[in-house]
Amino acid sequence: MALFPMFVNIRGRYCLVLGGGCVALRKIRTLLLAGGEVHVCSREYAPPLTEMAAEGKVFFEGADALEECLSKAFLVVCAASDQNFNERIARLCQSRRIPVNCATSEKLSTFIFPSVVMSGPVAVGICVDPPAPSLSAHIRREIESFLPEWYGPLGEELGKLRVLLRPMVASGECRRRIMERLTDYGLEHQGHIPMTVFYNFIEEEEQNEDH
Ligand SMILES: C[C@@]1(CC(=O)O)c2cc3[nH]c(cc4nc(cc5[nH]c(cc(n2)[C@H]1CCC(=O)O)[C@@](C)(CC(=O)O)[C@@H]5CCC(=O)O)C(CC(=O)O)=C4CCC(=O)O)c(CCC(=O)O)c3CC(=O)O
Ligand SMILES: NC(=O)C1=CN([C@@H]2O[C@H](COP(=O)(O)OP(=O)(O)OC[C@H]3O[C@@H](n4cnc5c(N)ncnc54)[C@H](O)[C@@H]3O)[C@@H](O)[C@H]2O)C=CC1
Repeated sequence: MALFPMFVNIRGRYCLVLGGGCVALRKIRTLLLAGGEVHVCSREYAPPLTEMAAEGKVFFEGADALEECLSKAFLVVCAASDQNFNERIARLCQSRRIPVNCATSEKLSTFIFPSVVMSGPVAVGICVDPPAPSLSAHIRREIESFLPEWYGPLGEELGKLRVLLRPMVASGECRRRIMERLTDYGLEHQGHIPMTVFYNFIEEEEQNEDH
């Protein structure tokens, strides 16, 4: 059976990653795209990670700080190549109810790390269960190839207009129709929605409502 795709807000939240190799790096990049504050604890670090730490994008932690890191962690990713180490920490997280992803054991993971497409405010997560990561990656590439770049800016624009609209129009049904028209307009015009169009739609839909 498929897993439940929960979308978690990790912005500014303490994400602890164990391991500093290729797998850790890939997962760290995804966590950073979603705004996570990434702390990494490993024996050695791949060169791109050392660069990222020098630029202040991630924070390295010594092994002696592990206990303290765990006490701060919002989520943990165990991605070291030492399977016993990953599993020991994953069990510890489970017992403390810290969400944990273990790259070497699906059974010890409370969440699976999905294949991710992110374009501005749009996030798509793909997961196949039982795991078939190469299929997840293939589906990700397919989605990327048909998702226009301007969906990101369109999503941002619609998100802002939706917040503006809420206090302006009392009827939920009317707001739904306006949002639907704005979405269609944005799709037809590759993302750009002038404010005059926004105000016109409000006026027209409020008039329809009155009749
Ligand atoms: C269960 C899961 C646990 C978790 O990490 O959450 C897991 C587990 C394992 N993966 C393994 C191998 C590979 N994983 C990848 C790639 C990805 N793996 C990812 C997720 C997951 N991998 C979770 C399941 C998600 C799902 O199925 O939907 C992705 C989607 C997300 C990410 O990691 O960023 C990312 C693609 C990102 C993208 O491109 O979009 C590749 C391909 C490559 O590297 O190019 C290979 C080599 C080919 C192969 O084996 O298929 C091994 C064996 C290790 C060994 O043999 O030593 C294990 C361990 C095991 O199965 O026990
Ligand atoms: N879930 C997934 O997406 C995938 C998982 N894997 C598994 O993930 C593991 C890691 O793979 P890679 O990053 O390619 O390996 P790698 O060899 O490039 O990196 C391993 C990292 O773990 C660190 N490490 C090892 N033992 C440690 C310990 N006891 N304490 C702290 N740090 C330790 C090393 O210093 C190194 O930075 C492998 O065991 C592999 O089987 C592999 C492919 C995909």
